[in-house]
Amino acid sequence: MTGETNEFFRALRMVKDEAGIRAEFQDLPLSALPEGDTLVQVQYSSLNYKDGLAVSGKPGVLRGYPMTPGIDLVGKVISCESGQWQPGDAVILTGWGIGERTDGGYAGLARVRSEWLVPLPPPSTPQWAMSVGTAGFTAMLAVLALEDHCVTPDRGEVLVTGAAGGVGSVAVALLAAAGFTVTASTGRPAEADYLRSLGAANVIGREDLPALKRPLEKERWGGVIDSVGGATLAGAIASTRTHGAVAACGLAGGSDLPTSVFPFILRGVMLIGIDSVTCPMHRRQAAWERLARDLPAEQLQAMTQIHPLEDVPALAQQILAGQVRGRVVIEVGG
Ligand SMILES: C=CC(=O)SCCNC(=O)CCNC(=O)[C@H](O)C(C)(C)COP(=O)(O)OP(=O)(O)OC[C@H]1O[C@@H](n2cnc3c(N)ncnc32)[C@H](O)[C@@H]1OP(=O)(O)O
Repeated sequence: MTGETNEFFRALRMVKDEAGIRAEFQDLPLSALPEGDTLVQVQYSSLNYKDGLAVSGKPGVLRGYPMTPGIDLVGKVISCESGQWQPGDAVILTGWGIGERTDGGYAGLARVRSEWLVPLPPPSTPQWAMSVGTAGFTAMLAVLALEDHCVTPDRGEVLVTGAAGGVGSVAVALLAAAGFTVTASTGRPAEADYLRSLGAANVIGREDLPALKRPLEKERWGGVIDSVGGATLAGAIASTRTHGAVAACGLAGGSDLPTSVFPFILRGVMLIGIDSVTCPMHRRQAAWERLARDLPAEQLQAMTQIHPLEDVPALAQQILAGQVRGRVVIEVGG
């Protein structure tokens, strides 16, 4: 790839016209790329719940059309006008609005801003980076947030909701590796053995979570990582132990939060918001380095499946239906 304008690259594009919104595979010229100072040859992307929403044409993720979805990518720098990166550098990009406000990772080429990129931490591989992806990066930020708020293994069980999903699976593996007693809550009882293999000490069904009947439930969790939101998050807050912390990362079950102030003012429970999209650079690099050091490679491999770009439209339906376990790597350029 020389960067000349007569070259074409393959992309999965979301298009909108009078017939509606749909996904199309297209061969695009370099001139179709958005503005940015750095051209990257994309090797892999990944599939997150948010990508499922975007590729299925659901409202709220893509801010314009046509657009290339894919909120994650890893690849090699082809050229960088700012001088921050050299041709051949291996870089990771998650968040910052790619696959939402500007073109994302489901294409052979991406033009992005140099300050969004993180170096691939050695000795990791590009495939490893996308096995982690936004979901795993979000899980790492949630674990760091609990640690920052003094949640330590001696403070008792840590609850992970949506545990068989991407964020949940990585959170279970990271917490177990750090010595926590993890209770994994899932809507898929058939995944109990899988969750135990990642290190969960207990696996409970979604329906077995403490019901939100009163503002304060029996104290149980030293900490919580929640991808579900809604009544699940409210119930988790109400059953968190005094001075415990809850990291809220998602809304797979709802965006409402039917809670009261009692857990906060009577138990000092801390509710921490996790936003991986705009996470500052020093925190990003620290999180990626920690993932490279502490996320057990065997568990990451066990939770990851690899698919070609062509499979993304079908996989998008599956992730929205709660049928995707763990993480999905998407082969873009190999
Ligand atoms: C991937 C993370 C992000 O995108 S972070 C980016 C910034 N944050 C956001 O944009 C928030 C919006 N994103 C989300 O809400 C994400 O969906 C997520 C953070 C909640 C999870 O993303 P992930 O890629 O891990 O999704 P999965 O589909 O792999 O897992 C979801 C998990 O939740 C269960 N679930 C689905 N629907 C419901 C429901 N109605 N009630 C309860 N639980 C639900 C789903 O089945 C998975 O867990 P399981 O163990 O199967 O119960």
